[in-house]
Amino acid sequence: MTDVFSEIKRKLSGKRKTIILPEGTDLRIVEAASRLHSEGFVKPVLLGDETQIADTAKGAGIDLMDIEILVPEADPEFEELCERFVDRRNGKATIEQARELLKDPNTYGTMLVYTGRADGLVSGAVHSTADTVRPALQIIKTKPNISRTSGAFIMMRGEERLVFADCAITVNPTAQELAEIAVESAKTARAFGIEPRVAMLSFSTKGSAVTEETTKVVEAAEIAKKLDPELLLDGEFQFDAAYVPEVAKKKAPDSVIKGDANVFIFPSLEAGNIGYKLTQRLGNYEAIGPILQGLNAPVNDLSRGCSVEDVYKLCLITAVQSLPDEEQ
Ligand SMILES: CC(C)(COP(=O)(O)OP(=O)(O)OC[C@H]1O[C@@H](n2cnc3c(N)ncnc32)[C@H](O)[C@@H]1OP(=O)(O)O)[C@@H](O)C(=O)NCCC(=O)NCCS
Ligand SMILES: CC(=O)OP(=O)(O)O
Repeated sequence: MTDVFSEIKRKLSGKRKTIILPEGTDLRIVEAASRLHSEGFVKPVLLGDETQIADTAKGAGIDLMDIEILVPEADPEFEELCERFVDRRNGKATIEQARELLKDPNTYGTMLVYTGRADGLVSGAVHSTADTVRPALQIIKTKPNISRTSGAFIMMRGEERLVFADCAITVNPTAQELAEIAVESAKTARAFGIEPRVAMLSFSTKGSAVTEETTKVVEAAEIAKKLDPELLLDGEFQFDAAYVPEVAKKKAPDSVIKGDANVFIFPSLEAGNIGYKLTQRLGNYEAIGPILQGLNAPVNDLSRGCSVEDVYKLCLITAVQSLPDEEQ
């Protein structure tokens, strides 16, 4: 399989997309920014106090070179950004509230993406998911026809590439929302060179249990098939029936998914978030994400447990998401 990140760099070559890093004083962010800046595929912009960022870099022997650093309140366009925020919130924020809210680097950074001064944003190494994504949900918003954003992980081990979703956003999705998550996750898989075979997960396989929870997943599979009739998708499955061919033969012999699924849609955020962390930490898979799906512009979250490598890779992914569809 072509190395995913070589392919991403090929797509980004000569584009130098601007990615905002609101957590500019965190050492992992500074290290990743320095690597991105040197390579030149992405232009990283750090937010935060200049002296603190310089001290963080110096303490670790990192050369900041001419990486751009922005301080929200010192931005000559701060007031204009506050006015644009008030317009976008359409009655949900006053100018006084905007001036306070935009001091927050995630909100200010998201406004830079919304107003086109930047191409994408990556945060969450320090902030919780809720604090990272709320400005994006309020300002960037979802694409037409997409009711909810969701967070997918690319799980990588050796040559294997899997997609897990939703591991980040919607606590208890409805059947309709689960179906949308499945269709969007299949698109994410394709963007990473994975031909999607989607399994809607549950604690039951093809009616082995019938409860409110399993019925929701069965309904979600039916809706998803209508949303994208070409998609290879089925459910409900337990994980073993979706992933292990020998188990699939016993539990779901008539399914189009023959124990060979590579996109896994979890029935709830509890299952998705626990599932990806188990796979990452016990199964030694690399977990890239959560990649937010369905937004009008790319804003991506990190886990607070992320490494420098995770920050670096998510920035490259964010940059590629900002390319027009035909170049992605
Ligand atoms: C994502 C999350 C923060 C949104 O919750 P919230 O801030 O209470 O959101 P609200 O219901 O107040 O909605 C805020 C705005 O976001 C929008 N929104 C909320 N969830 C959304 C979603 N999944 N997709 C798109 N928009 C969404 C709302 O429509 C609202 O927009 P508006 O203000 O323009 O009307 C919340 O669902 C959450 O905490 N999820 C869990 C995150 C988490 O901890 N994950 C585990 C670690 S990765
Ligand atoms: C994605 C995720 O679980 O984020 P965190 O570990 O920061 O809560």
